[in-house]
Amino acid sequence: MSENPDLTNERASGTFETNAMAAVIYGSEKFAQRRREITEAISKIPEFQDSHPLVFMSREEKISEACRKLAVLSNYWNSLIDTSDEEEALHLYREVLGLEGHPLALHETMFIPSLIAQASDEQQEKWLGRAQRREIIGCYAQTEMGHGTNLRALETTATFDISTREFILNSPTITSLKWWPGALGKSANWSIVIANLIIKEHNYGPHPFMVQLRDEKSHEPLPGITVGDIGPKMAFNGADNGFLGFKNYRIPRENMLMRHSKVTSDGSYIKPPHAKIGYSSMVKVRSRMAMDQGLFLASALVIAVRYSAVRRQGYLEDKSREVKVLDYQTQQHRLFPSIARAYAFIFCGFETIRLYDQLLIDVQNGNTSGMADLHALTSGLKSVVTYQTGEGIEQARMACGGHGYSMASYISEIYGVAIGGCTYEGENMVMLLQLARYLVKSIEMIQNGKSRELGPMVAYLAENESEIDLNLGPNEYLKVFEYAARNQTWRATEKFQKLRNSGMSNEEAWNQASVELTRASRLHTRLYIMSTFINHVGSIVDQKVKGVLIDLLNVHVTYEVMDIGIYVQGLLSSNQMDLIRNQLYVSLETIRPNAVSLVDSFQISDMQLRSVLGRRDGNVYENLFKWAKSSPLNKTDVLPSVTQYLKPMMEKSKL
Ligand SMILES: CCCCCCCCCCCCCCCCCCCCCCC/C=C/C(=O)SCCNC(=O)CCNC(=O)[C@H](O)C(C)(C)COP(=O)(O)OP(=O)(O)OC[C@H]1O[C@@H](n2cnc3c(N)ncnc32)[C@H](O)[C@@H]1OP(=O)(O)O
Ligand SMILES: Cc1cc2nc3c(=O)[nH]c(=O)nc-3n(C[C@H](O)[C@H](O)[C@H](O)COP(=O)(O)OP(=O)(O)OC[C@H]3O[C@@H](n4cnc5c(N)ncnc54)[C@H](O)[C@@H]3O)c2cc1C
Repeated sequence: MSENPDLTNERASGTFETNAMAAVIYGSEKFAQRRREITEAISKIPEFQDSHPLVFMSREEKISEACRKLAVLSNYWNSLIDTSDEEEALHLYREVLGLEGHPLALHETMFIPSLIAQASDEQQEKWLGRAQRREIIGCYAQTEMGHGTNLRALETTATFDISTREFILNSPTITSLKWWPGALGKSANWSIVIANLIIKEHNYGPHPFMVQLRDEKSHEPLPGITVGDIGPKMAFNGADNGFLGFKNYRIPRENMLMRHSKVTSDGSYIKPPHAKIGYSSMVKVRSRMAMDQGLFLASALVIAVRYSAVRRQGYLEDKSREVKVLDYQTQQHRLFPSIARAYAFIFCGFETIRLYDQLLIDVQNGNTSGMADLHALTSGLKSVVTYQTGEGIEQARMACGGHGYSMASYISEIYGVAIGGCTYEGENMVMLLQLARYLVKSIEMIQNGKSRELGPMVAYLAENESEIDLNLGPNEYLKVFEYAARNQTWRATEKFQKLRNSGMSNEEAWNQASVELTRASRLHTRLYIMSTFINHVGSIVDQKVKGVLIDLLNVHVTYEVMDIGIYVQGLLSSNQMDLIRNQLYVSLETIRPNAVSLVDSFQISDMQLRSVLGRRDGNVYENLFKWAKSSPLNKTDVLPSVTQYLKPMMEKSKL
């Protein structure tokens, strides 16, 4: 079937090459090209297709389908991608397995990275190759039923037995059961387990241990281990998140990951070079999240924008033909600022991934000085990006009207998986408060006359902007954001300090200032996102692409400033706010002809999108009917439930 002419026209009105834009989105022409090649190669392998739509499958079927594809994938892995390239591997996973999770998701995202960051050279020699060849499947078991956020209160113990030189693992209470780790329930046979290290009755706090959970031949749990699946979740049901308990389970001393902290055979403890070095796997995932969430948001927008260009409803001036709903200003206001955010998140994602890779090298060379900065940055970024991604996806769903609510749109599934990110890798409020600690410390440095020692990301806190040029360009908007973030950070810090000085304990003062502190963290992070977007656009060479991205940036800066209006009342007059509002409406109109091309440029395949509404060819209605007919409920005209219950009920009512 040929392409829907409404989409053909949209594509013809685009002012730039989508391949050139993809090269900007994905960091290089080479990688953008590799993505297309991988997608093309996969489309020719029939075993990679879903055996039937995932949304009609039970959990067992989804997990089995994922495992089937992983097995097929293992035959093609080396021929499809450069296996040393994490981005290529991730693209392959996204294409083939989609976003509902699978039994290797944690193996790749946390188990292997933990071995790389935390295992000594000898330990890597022993386990890393096996993990990379997938001879073993691993997961990351940290969270317990009773504690996820407060790692210091974890209850699982690893007690060193000097006589045998082993650690004895125990789960002393119900609440100490590991709870949530992905792939733990049924798939993994090994795990990195975070447990309190106890030597001679002294508790050294949480440390990582390499623990075999299941027999490598029979896959049966080993004696001393209780393990299983925690049941269905809001989404992510292709993954078997699990529970795990230990009863006097012994592992050799050599199974504590010892790149940084060590326990010698006589039971001596050697401290790591930085107290939080064991948290690096979390920082690794957080540093990926802006990218991954940006792609979730992008997926929902591809669906909503394409559908809005083929969906006709109501009239504007021309009463002879209904308009595309994408022509309504409200629809544009709903969708275009999110397109800008998706671009901005992906640009930030590349930046934080690069920073993590650099930090890993630095730490391996004994330099831990960058840890606090990256922890603060990624804590704030994961919180803001996951929240705004959730908001954007939900708006995209509503922008698709009734069909958006159908699983045929697939947007609810994207939403369910994406908003999990508000919780995993540190609950958002908690992580905003981690960033707030860093911001408060920065203010205290300024108060103590040490402004010059501030890092580049917080130097603006020491500046003093009180007027803004009316002729607003992106850099002036940045100044507006700096003003808002600076003001809020000072106000929140002063509130905290005042409470503390009034005699309140540090903790209580912090708690009573915490809403204001989280607001400061959000503004600081949104400033970082905007500044990264501006810098990125500034570096683009292709003038057509750059032109469109400047238009998109204008949507971004005007929308974001309007969104924080309450924080800039002292800086901007109501006339200036009106001016910005009008600039936003003009920017929406300017970007309109490029809307479809901007989402096409994400180059997310139909196979990955799994959306009837978001099909690249725009042939929505005939496929929606086909999709509905494939519902298992339509296999028969008369359901057994009708025969068994409704018919007798109706018959009885007739009497
Ligand atoms: C061949 C190549 C293959 C590779 C390819 C890869 C393929 C991948 C395939 C995947 C497919 C992708 C498809 C996508 C589809 C699916 C997407 C979904 C994926 C789902 C995965 C979910 C995984 C989830 C995992 C988890 O959730 S794991 C558990 C996470 N848990 C947490 O995050 C807990 C949060 N809590 C904490 O981090 C801490 O407790 C705390 C930081 C809140 C507090 O810690 P603590 O009490 O110890 O400290 P204090 O608050 O007192 O602070 C003291 C000071 O320490 C500083 N600090 C804290 N942390 C750090 C740190 N990390 N670094 C540096 N400094 C740190 C504080 O700042 C304090 O400093 P100060 O005293 O100066 O103020
Ligand atoms: C899809 C998914 C996958 C996951 N995968 C894994 C995995 O592979 N491995 C693993 O180990 N874990 C995993 N987890 C667990 C996850 O990391 C934790 O659920 C998460 O860190 C939040 O911790 P919690 O559940 O203890 O929340 P809680 O801390 O109980 O949060 C409840 C509420 O308390 C608030 N709160 C808590 N502490 C504070 C504080 N100090 N100040 C202010 N407010 C506070 C929070 O903001 C929140 O509103 C996963 C979770 C999900 C949803």
